[in-house]
Amino acid sequence: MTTARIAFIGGGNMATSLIAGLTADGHAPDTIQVADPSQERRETLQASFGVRAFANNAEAIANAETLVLCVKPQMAAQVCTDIAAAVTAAQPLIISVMAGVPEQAMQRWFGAPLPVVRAMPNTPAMVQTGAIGLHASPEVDAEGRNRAETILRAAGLIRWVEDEARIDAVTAISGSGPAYFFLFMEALEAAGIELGLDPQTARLLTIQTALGAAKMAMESAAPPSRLREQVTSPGGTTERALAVFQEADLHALVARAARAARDRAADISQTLSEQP
Ligand SMILES: NC(=O)C1=CN([C@@H]2O[C@H](COP(=O)(O)OP(=O)(O)OC[C@H]3O[C@@H](n4cnc5c(N)ncnc54)[C@H](OP(=O)(O)O)[C@@H]3O)[C@@H](O)[C@H]2O)C=CC1
Ligand SMILES: O=C(O)[C@@H]1CCC=N1
Repeated sequence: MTTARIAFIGGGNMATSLIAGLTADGHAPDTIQVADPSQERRETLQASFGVRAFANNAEAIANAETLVLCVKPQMAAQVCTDIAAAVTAAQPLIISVMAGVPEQAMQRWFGAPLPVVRAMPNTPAMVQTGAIGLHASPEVDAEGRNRAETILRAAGLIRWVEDEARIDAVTAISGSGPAYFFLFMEALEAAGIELGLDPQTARLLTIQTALGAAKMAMESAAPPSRLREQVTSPGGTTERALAVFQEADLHALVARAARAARDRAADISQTLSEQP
């Protein structure tokens, strides 16, 4: 495992997930530096992972070989402009997890065509079961791609996309995706309670069913449609339930939701591209 020095800017949910994956994967904690304005967060990160935490972004960046940008997209312009001098001095590989922030916008704020990898992880990265889309700017060489892969693979499954715009599609499917599955779990749990199950039983049966279905889908050679058919006995209970979903045109509804998420990511990109 590489011991290259990595700096995280923003020590919130996503940075914590990625740092958890890296340290679990054997990356030396003293080569990880994280900057965050909150003292409480810095202390938590230090205590949980043994990483070095800074209040000052530029201090965390000094000598970094890889810089991981983990602040909210709304903060991107301000943060990148503020750290531009430190970044151009260190010349790191940039990895950005910020939804909707285009590679060219970051290069413009840094004032240099630095190599940028856009990564779109998701919160299951917290349990090293993330699904992560990656795109590299033309400035990223083979070593940079390998380094990005090593860092992100510690958080879960990775897939490269060749067109930067496809990162918005990744955001709509796997970036936001955990929320869709959690929503479905909330609904199924509530339905169980309505049908008379005690709340704890309804929750556990729902979660275990989601886990079992995901594990089967991952491990089976058959597509999810075939696995669904295996559950659906002719004239049985599942058939009745699926007919209700079909009546509501679940496929069209999911497609609409994913398009809405994709369009929101594209809107953020458009706004940031127009920003000085
Ligand atoms: N959450 C998710 O499911 C996913 C998020 N992402 C992306 O990850 C990025 C981070 O999201 P997430 O971790 O959820 O957000 P969080 O709010 O949890 O983390 C952002 C952190 O950055 C800190 N921060 C604010 N300003 C600065 C600054 N000037 N310098 C350094 N740090 C600063 C914040 O501190 P404070 O809270 O005190 O402001 C906070 O601790 C976003 O761009 C998002 O698009 C990508 C995929 C999935
Ligand atoms: O909702 C969001 O904007 C972020 C990006 C993907 C998941 N959460």
